[in-house]
Amino acid sequence: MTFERLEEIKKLLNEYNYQYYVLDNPTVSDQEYDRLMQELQSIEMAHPEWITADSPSQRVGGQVLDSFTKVTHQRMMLSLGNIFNEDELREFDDRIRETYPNVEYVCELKIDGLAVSLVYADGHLDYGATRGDGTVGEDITHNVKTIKSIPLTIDYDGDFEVRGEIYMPKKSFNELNRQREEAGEALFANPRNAAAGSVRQLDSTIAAKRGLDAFLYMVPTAAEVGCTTHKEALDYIKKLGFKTNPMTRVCQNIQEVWAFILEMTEKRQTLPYEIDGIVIKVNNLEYQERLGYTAKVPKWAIAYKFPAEEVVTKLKDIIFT
Ligand SMILES: NC(=O)c1c(N)nc(OC2CCCC2)nc1O[C@@H]1CCC[C@@H]1O
Repeated sequence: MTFERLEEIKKLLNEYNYQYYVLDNPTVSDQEYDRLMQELQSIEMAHPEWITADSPSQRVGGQVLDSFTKVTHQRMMLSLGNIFNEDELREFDDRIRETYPNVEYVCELKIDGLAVSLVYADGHLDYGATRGDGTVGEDITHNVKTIKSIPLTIDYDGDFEVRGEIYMPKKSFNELNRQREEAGEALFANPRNAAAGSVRQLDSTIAAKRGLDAFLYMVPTAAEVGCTTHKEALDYIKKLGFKTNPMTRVCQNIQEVWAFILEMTEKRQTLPYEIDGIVIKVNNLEYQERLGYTAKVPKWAIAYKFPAEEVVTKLKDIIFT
């Protein structure tokens, strides 16, 4: 009876997590969620041998490491070349269209967070790692598990890697700095620094309280799982239960890309998270493969960066770590 009840509660809580944190569409009250979590934790307290790595109770942290171990990425985690205006955007398009006259693009918001690689083995989260220098990153699995929109299990046998950006929503950032100001601690300068500082905590209980989130935007083995375009890869991971950004748009030509850039420049301040540009990617995966890379950046993707904002600093905003 109790073991079955434990399995039933885990299924319920993982489903509620998915609805609340991935779909942003909760179907139960916080009270009902908390009641179930309490029941789960009391059963696990009575039967610690029944605790599994994918139990929702693992989301609250509690693991304290004494140092970070290193992880070597199976495929390099690339960065992006930057462009800053419409002319440079046209040059990017001209260069690609020489080879692929019918190229279409996928435009994504450039989330201002830190890149993460999530590796699953037989449907369970095996580890999460920072980008590091692109080849070797830090194992931050204990903190990744506290990000409730990141699934601890997926319906996929074998090895599977997905990459994205961990970020701190503006609401979490403002609340964190309010608490730090009250405690007389140094403030974080921006959500990106706060997110980086949070995932670098050795004590995952701290990360669990930072209100971190993540958008996933890259499947290194997309072609191997039958996708022919980047958009299909994004739809594929969404079906697996990953959180992808809803503003992503397929553009048939560079005029549509520029229209998207202008539209997002307008909407930027209204978003619940910070972005520092727009990432434009060739949609066709075969074209990506053929266009290849330079030293560390793809030739098939570019980041349009917004002009630096008028930085109006109040005294307190410049007191930061
Ligand atoms: N920050 C982002 O929102 C973002 C994105 N939407 N898409 C990519 O695509 C990767 C895939 C190949 C090269 C870059 N990268 C992003 O951020 C990169 C990761 C590392 C440096 C940039 O922040």
